[in-house]
Amino acid sequence: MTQDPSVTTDHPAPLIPATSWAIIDSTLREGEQFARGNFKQGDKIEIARALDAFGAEFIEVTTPMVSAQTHADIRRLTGLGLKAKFLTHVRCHMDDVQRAVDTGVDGLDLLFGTSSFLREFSHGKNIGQIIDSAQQVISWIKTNHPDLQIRFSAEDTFRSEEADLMAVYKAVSDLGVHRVGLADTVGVATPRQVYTLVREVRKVIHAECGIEFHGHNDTGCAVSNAYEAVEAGATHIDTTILGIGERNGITPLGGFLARMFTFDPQGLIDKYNLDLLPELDRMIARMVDLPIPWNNYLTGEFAYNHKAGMHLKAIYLNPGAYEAIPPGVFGVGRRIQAASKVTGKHAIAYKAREMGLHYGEDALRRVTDHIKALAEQDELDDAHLEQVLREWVSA
Ligand SMILES: CC(=O)SCCNC(=O)CCNC(=O)[C@H](O)C(C)(C)COP(=O)(O)OP(=O)(O)OC[C@H]1O[C@@H](n2cnc3c(N)ncnc32)[C@H](O)[C@@H]1OP(=O)(O)O
Ligand SMILES: O=C(O)CCC(=O)C(=O)O
Ligand SMILES: [Mg+2]
Repeated sequence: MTQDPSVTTDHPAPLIPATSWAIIDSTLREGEQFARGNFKQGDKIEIARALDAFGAEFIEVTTPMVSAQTHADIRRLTGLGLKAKFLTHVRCHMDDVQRAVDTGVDGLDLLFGTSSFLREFSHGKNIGQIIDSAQQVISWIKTNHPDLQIRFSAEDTFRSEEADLMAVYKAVSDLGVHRVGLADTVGVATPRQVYTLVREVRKVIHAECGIEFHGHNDTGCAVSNAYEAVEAGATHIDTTILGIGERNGITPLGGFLARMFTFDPQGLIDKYNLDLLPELDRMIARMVDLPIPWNNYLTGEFAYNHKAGMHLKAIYLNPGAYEAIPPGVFGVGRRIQAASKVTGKHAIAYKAREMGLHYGEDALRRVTDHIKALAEQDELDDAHLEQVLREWVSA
């Protein structure tokens, strides 16, 4: 297939323009909380450069409170002169913030748990005390480091009381934060809940205040929840490469981009170097010493494998018949698996034509049935298929 008629950037006005949201990639923060995320300074530099080359707008890094080494690593990263903006993820506490402001980052991502779980078992503060801490910390940053972006997130948002959330978000918005964060910390939110809550939050914060969404994947909704957040007006989405993070992780960069591509292909092509995605996924798979999942969005080994006869007939005419997203845009190829028991005569005829072989209608039916029968008995690979097609002609 030399031409790919499914590749078209000739779309009407996008339903959700790619200019309405930005990525905060947290591979260097949430990703460090993954079971096998233990990045050394060299790894961090490689990840940051790769994300920057890809076009990620923001890179979130771990708090400098972790260790002197982490503090030094952040300083090294912010000194690289990358285009992406660095954010560090810190508790809403003066010690953390004072340590963070000399790391060279562009902004601080503050958080405070607002659910009863976290108020009781994590930090022991009530909502009034959380707002008081936020006031102290945010006012100090704004007075002493007015150039820093400030985000305030209510950790475990979706198990928090709505009235508490609205009080906190309104208070921090009035204090002048640049973004508020909604975090589905245990991956329990449904897409509808995310949509509804983002809309509600929008009503209590200032118009210029952004909304960030961070979604865990415990119940398999991380991508759909991120999408619903954007649809409801969220401006920033947290991702990690391959979705690595605490437990089974968060919204994967590739999965989120796949979702958003369908609404504004050209917008994504303009914003990101999409064909670098396979390199990003391979890099993290190497660093965490795990394979890229076979069914991974876009870059999994079989993400673009086509097998059934009915699919293959249409795929040969127009790959868009069975592909939502043209693989070439993301730097991956498709695989046509014509040698199987679920193949059909169109696939076999196409394969034969590629080899310069032609069959009449009867012969095509018979060779197709022969191939299906062979495949019923054993796996057939392409080499075997080609051998059968040649033998059949000369037989
Ligand atoms: C859902 C998330 O992913 S949230 C982000 C999680 N990220 C991290 O934990 C970053 C890595 N963490 C670390 O290196 C360490 O936990 C540190 C340096 C932050 C703190 O270490 P320690 O002082 O040893 O405390 P430890 O981790 O055991 O306990 C957490 C402390 O943070 C406090 N805390 C929790 N959330 C907050 C908050 N939002 N703001 C302020 N303090 C908080 C807890 O009350 C507890 O302090 P306490 O012992 O005075 O009660
Ligand atoms: O700061 C945030 O918004 C998210 C923190 C986090 O990782 C989580 O709640 O899962
Ligand atoms: Mg998280």
